[in-house]
Amino acid sequence: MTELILSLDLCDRRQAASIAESCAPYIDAVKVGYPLVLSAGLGIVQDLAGLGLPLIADFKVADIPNTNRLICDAVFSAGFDAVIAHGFVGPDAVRTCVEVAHDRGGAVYVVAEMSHPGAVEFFHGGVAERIATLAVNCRADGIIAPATRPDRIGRLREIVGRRTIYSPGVGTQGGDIDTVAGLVDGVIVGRSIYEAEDPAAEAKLLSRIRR
Ligand SMILES: O=C1C[C@H](C(=O)O)N([C@@H]2O[C@H](COP(=O)(O)O)[C@@H](O)[C@H]2O)C(=O)N1
Repeated sequence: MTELILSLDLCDRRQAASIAESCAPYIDAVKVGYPLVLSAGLGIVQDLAGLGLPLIADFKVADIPNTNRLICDAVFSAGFDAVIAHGFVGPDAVRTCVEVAHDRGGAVYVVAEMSHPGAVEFFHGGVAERIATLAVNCRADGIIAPATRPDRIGRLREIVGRRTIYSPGVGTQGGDIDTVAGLVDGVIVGRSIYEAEDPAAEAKLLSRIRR
């Protein structure tokens, strides 16, 4: 089964909570990033807690080990279930995120390759493979890989094996959900759902990947 993860990149607390609630029957998790948290505050986590869905903190954690520790402590204290961190910061910094997460019963997903056009310049030539390898060596729970480049998902799957691959970039960014769904453990969808005329109907339609 491939998970459908709603990326709640809205800046209005009530609207975000309302859309998440309407989509809840059709999704497996909610990803919350800086746009919503900086606009609505961490209280949004309590608003969403009632949905009974895992909450992923997309804070792209990318600092020195001590600061990563402080961030991840705050993430899990706020009630999140998982955190997304960057891998280019090196093994000590990533390992710190993993240690905190696993101590708190949470998960860490490491960004191995990003989905936007400019990512090619940095993540290709072996960089994404090195980051995916680092994620495995640091005992991260999985990686983030681009739905806009299914071939790259295949290459990164060779490295991470059965660990989780969550993939953003379908719909608005050009990735095709049906092409990607069979390659990954979860597809992250934002604008295609929350900007739809009827977000719940769109989430229901896309939930076909969960079968
Ligand atoms: O490479 C990455 C990393 C990052 C992530 O998921 O970590 N995301 C996030 O996934 C969501 C896609 O949104 P939409 O395009 O469906 O509206 C947004 O929250 C992005 O910040 C990517 O889009 N690509």
